[in-house]
Amino acid sequence: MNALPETDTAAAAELEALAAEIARHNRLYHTDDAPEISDADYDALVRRNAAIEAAFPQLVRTDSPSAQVGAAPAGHLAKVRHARAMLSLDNAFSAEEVADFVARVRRFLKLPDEAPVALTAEPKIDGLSCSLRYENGRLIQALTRGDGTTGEDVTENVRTIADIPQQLAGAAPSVAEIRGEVYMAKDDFTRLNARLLAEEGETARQFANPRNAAAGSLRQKDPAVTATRPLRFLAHGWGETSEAIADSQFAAMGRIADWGLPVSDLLVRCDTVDEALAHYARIEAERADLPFDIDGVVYKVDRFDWQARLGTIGRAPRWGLAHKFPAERAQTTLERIDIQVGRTGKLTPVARLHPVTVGGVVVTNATLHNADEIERLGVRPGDRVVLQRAGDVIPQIVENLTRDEPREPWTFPTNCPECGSEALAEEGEVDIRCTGGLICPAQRVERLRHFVSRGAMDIEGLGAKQIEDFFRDGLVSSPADIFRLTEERLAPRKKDGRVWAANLVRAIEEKREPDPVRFLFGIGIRHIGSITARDLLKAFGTVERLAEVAQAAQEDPAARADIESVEGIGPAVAEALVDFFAEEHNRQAWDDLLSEVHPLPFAGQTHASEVSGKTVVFTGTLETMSRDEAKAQAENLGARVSGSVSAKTDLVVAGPGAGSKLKKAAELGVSVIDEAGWAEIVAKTVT
Ligand SMILES: NC(=O)c1ccc[n+]([C@@H]2O[C@H](COP(=O)([O-])OP(=O)(O)OC[C@H]3O[C@@H](n4cnc5c(N)ncnc54)[C@H](O)[C@@H]3O)[C@@H](O)[C@H]2O)c1
Ligand SMILES: [Zn+2]
Repeated sequence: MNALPETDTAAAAELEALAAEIARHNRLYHTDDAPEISDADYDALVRRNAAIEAAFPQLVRTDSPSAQVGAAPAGHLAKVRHARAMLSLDNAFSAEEVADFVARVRRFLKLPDEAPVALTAEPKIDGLSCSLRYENGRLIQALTRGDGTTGEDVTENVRTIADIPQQLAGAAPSVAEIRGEVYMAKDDFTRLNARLLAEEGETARQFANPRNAAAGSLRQKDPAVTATRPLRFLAHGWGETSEAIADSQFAAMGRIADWGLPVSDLLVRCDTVDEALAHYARIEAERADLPFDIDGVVYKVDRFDWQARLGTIGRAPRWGLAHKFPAERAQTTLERIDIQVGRTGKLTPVARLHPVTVGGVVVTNATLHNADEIERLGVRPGDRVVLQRAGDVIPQIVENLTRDEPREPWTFPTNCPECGSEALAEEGEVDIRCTGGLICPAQRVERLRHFVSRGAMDIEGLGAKQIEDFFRDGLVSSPADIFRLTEERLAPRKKDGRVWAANLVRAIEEKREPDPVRFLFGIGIRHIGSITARDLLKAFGTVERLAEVAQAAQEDPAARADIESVEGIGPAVAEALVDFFAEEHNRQAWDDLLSEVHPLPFAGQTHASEVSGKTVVFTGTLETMSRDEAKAQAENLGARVSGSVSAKTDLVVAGPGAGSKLKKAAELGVSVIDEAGWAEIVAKTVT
């Protein structure tokens, strides 16, 4: 937390701002059922307010948020005063705070330090509280909490909830107000959102979480709408009663259950704080598997005479406490590990989780990063895991609670789930990649973009955006398809598209006999940039010959040695090349492409240019191309690209925002050009 304000003026100003801000969030959450911030962020504001009030007690405002419950009712429902106030609960976030609570109770009641204080403990259901008034056993009124003093009349709406009896069973006091939580089960929440979407289409209202769905469904003007919403109820207390219903909290809840109202089966009576904390741990472990959302455990002093003496302070009873779960953490079951294939072929494992609400958001997936991470956590489907969500970051698994259970370890797949090609990790790398390059659907768009990029085939009028559109519309799914595009198929894509189609087809035709270096570079084999592509072609002469040797190298060590002995080629390049051609799908795509295009034989230094053999540095923002493309262009022109400016640098290409490198170039007298100047050099070069 930030340091507390130092002066009265600063403290008063911050308290004023916090009062307004918290009031706004109360309204959004309680009245509009549309919160804008997470519960954890809200709780942080409340705690900040309380800390300043504790340090500056003379500045506590009459409208202090610490004295308020919920938000005043507003809108269409009738407002009714409660016979007895409906309060909130104080929060605790740690075991120490729970122990402090019991110590406070003892001090207040003047009990000896070690005197036993029995507590009830039960889940804190994340719904909205509702007070049900029964007179002579019949349900006559139901009110929401509102601001604690005045609630909204939801009697007719509540009559549609099957859990709530119209008539109490057995002998009940003539007046009995039963209080509890109206909530929506997690499954029902998912189905409700799906149903709203199906019924109302894209603009359908979607609830953020079960709590919002329950509140929005109960507080309807028309009870017929509420009737279509799957609401449930769990009792956790009472309000006005014409006679005492029991002498302890636990016994009273037993009577309420006997009258036919649902009471949590996780309600227990604990004799010590340790017992209560053990029950908290048990509920936390079961949290994800409970049919409804909970955000903590509620403890109440069991003895009713003590509750009466303890009374209330501010907005909450002294005899009750909400022990909240850490907002950003939850336990759940890992159901499955799926593999996602990225655009560069990287296989990323994703944990599919039993849904759990963390900080108001339902979480079903978490990233597992890579095989090393899976091994570190030792996770397998069926394990219980601790999940952490920080801010808006994708949730992560931080701990495996059942890693010691004997179960088979999960093994990383050896094939790409998208295309079936072999998936491999390279020497010394953790990432596992699909080798299906050209045919892997997950990688296709990226590959196509690379194939037509300026450093590769460079087809006029066929840029990244265009090729993406063609891919999306099913016109082009492999490089070979580009050469099968016809004017007839293209023209209807644009208004008056004939000229455009004719020009594009002509530009494509011009590349039917491409430069072999650009062609090979365009295939996008890992580690084969344009310099490497040139080195390979210089050695093997044609792309066909290169493919032959690479295929032979799978079994023939001599062929492999031929590749590795090419100047400038290391084992990583050789490996990538051999792997590429070892993949049946890649060979098919390659053959298909070569039935359409006929790369020229290598003809020496095809790219003689004014920068051949020179060292170029790119700096600042490039506006018409990516760094990778600029680099590929430079390499195509026979230049070396370096990351830093030194005495060896021949040329600096600087875009906007260039800083220290530009300065260095000036100091060293290195010539500097802009992006347009670079484009001219590229354009001048015959390909
Ligand atoms: N995100 C936001 O903008 C926003 C705004 C306002 C409030 N909130 C959330 O609401 C909380 C404050 O609301 P609050 O005043 O209702 O307090 P609370 O929800 O922390 O606790 C009190 C309520 O818990 C409920 N409850 C559930 N199970 C219970 C049980 N077994 N026994 C007794 N009560 C039980 C009752 O309805 C009771 O009124 C905040 O801590 C925050 O989580 C969020
Ligand atoms: Zn694949």
